[in-house]
Amino acid sequence: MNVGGRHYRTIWLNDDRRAVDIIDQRWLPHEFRIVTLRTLDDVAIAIRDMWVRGAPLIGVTAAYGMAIAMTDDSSDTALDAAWEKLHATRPTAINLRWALDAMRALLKPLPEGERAKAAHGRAAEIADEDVELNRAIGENGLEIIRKTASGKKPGEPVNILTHCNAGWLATVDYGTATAPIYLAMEADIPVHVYVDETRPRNQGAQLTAWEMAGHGVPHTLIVDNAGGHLMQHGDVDMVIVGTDRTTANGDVCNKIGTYLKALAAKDNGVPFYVALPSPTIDWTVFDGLKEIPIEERSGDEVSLVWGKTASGDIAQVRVSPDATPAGNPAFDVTPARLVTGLITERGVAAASREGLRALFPDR
Ligand SMILES: CSC[C@H]1O[C@H](OP(=O)(O)O)[C@H](O)[C@@H]1O
Repeated sequence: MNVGGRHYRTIWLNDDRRAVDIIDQRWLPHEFRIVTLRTLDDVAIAIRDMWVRGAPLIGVTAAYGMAIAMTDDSSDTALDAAWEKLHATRPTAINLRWALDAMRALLKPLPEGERAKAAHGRAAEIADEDVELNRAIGENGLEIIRKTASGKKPGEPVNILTHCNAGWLATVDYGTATAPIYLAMEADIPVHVYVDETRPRNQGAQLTAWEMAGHGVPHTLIVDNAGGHLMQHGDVDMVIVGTDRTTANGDVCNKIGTYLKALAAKDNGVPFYVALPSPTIDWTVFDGLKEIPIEERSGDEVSLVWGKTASGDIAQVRVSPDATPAGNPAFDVTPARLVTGLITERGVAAASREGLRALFPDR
């Protein structure tokens, strides 16, 4: 995506052809910081501490982590140790394990001397594939927006609510939930986006709002609890969110609060779509509520908030009493029955085993 007139992906190979550069998303929207990840530890920390985040981007970053590890030590021991270290960073997004398994399946049979080059090549392919998958998701989601627009008065925008950040900052480019929005802008279809702030890390307020502003998409930041009210008053035409892991029968695991949006959408007859590339589907899981591990992050993310002070400094402040403990489940599971459709690179599937099998008969 364009930042200040220059096109950026969220991750790219450093000039030394072995490290990777990333946008350190912790400082957005106030500072645009690029950092270089030179070691396996750098990559693990960047994923664990959410310098980079978003299921597809986590997977791509981990793939590059394996490549960097092989450049340092391409032994079987090092390969397995890198897989374990990276896999331990965050438990919920399936793209992480998908990418790590794809890398290890490629590298294990290779002679050690060939692994570093092959690993960087495959990591670059996974990054490029992500861009293409997201563009295709955008094309398929665009048709839904176009159909909705046809039912509106001329010039009246399609009002879309999104939760968290499933934008280009959550992927290599385009995003998943935002891809249809960006393509609608390119097609001159009027859209307006309600951006859930998305407590506690505020990915909506800090990242999605920054993306929307940078791309000229009309948008309104709202508190997480306003979505149901807006739907009750007919202010939302559809919801489009991303996902970190979707089961083989269409249950959707996504940022905490997604389930409540889906309940409100169901109660108000608002279509609830989930945009996802197929590496986000966990074909081995059929009951999301029982089987998907939900990451429990530090309560400090709830009690402490980052922002910019009046004097322009980036600072953290405490919003609760010092002694108050805070719980912080980072994701929840939306049952398939609440999902209108799954927007994939191959088309829009019903949120069911049959729906997904129709698009992915090979799975
Ligand atoms: C396109 S996946 C984006 C997905 O990832 C986010 O989680 P996090 O910011 O904690 O990595 C959120 O669930 C988004 O929907």
